[in-house]
Amino acid sequence: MIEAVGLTKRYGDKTAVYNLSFQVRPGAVTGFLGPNGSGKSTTMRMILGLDNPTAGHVTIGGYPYRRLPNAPRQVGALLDAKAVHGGRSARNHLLSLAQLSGIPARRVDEVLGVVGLHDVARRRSKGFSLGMGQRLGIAAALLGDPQVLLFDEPVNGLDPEGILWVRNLMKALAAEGRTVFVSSHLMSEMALTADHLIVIGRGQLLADMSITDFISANSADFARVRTPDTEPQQREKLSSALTEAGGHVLPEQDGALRVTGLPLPRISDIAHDADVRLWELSPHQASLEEAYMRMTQGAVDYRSTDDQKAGLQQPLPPGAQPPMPVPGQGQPGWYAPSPPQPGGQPFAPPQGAPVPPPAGPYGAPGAPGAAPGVPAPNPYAQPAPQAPQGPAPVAPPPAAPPSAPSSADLTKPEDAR
Ligand SMILES: Nc1ncnc2c1ncn2[C@@H]1O[C@H](COP(=O)(O)OP(=O)(O)OP(=O)(O)O)[C@@H](O)[C@H]1O
Repeated sequence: MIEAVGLTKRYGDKTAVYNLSFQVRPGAVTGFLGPNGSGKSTTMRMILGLDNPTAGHVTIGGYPYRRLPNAPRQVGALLDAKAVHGGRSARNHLLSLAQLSGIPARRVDEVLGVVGLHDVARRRSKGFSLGMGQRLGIAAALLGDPQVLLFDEPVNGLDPEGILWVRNLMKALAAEGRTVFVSSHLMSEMALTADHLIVIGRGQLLADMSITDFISANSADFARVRTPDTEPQQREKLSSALTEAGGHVLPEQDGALRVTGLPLPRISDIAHDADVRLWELSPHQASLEEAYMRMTQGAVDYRSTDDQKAGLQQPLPPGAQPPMPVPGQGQPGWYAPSPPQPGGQPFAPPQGAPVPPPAGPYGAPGAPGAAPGVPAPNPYAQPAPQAPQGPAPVAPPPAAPPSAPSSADLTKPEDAR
């Protein structure tokens, strides 16, 4: 078992992890989630004795990593798949790790087989793809057949077959009674792999609970209701009746209605009373991704803005409407560099487009407004708080709300502190 108590790490003014307490238990896959920069890697480094906590402590099986007898045989970790001597072959890399820990050479060949790298075992790792590097990192973690395993983003760069393999590997390791602690940003994958979740935001604990509890605590269930497509008036009638009964009704893209605030049997009764036929009435629960977005929306440090592409679009004459994007062909009149054509100019404007007047590097007049290809707004995203005052959002029990330190308000973006 991994146990962190009051774990805190400061780098100068930056508090990367604050007062983190949690346990990672054997026999389960525990997912470690948090937005970029929330302190996941820092926490893993402290667990592995690669960084010293500023305050608090973390133990594995009751010992700090550095005092753990024969640590490489007890704990395996993949932190950074690129941390490999590129001039060594995969086999020699593993062999050197094995020799340092008194692990027999035949185990190297075993793990090369387990991760599917036996055919390239004698190739230098600097020629490896991202996914091959991940596999080599996983092989290194498995080398000592450890009871405790930590993986930081193990599926990064893996193809679908590799992702499935990692999922099954994690589950199998946990089923053997091992402690498996794995960070990932791939929510759909985490939903399929993890049994338990630890979620952090800006270095603080946001949730420590089973994946099922996490989803039900952080999601709003809703009902999908569909009336016959051929009779739009039925849909309107039902929508009014549901709203009158206190339900909240939103249209879905496919013509169905998303209803919250009314139980399914009540929706059915209302439809019956209104003499509206139903083609669908189904309960829905949010995905892990939706629940995660809801929980962490106040603890995200790095948010994207819409790309206004200032200075890159052809200015429109006064009163003219922007041209409609053509599916598969992009936006007419668009001056972003097109991919180099064989024998052609690398940055030629689209054929037939008028050549814009020369301008300074940033001087071309831009057409603000939404540009083609800009994704639809994230339905779960909230506007970034201007100056957040309250503590980071905290899930219902058992996660205790951590209090922010007075000297460094962790609820504010780093720059604002
Ligand atoms: N050695 C360091 N010196 C200074 N600041 C650091 C150092 N290591 C991490 N940090 C800072 O600590 C914070 C947490 O970083 P960390 O890498 O632990 O986050 P993370 O959750 O793993 O992020 P990601 O999901 O992007 O990998 C970040 O703001 C990072 O810039």
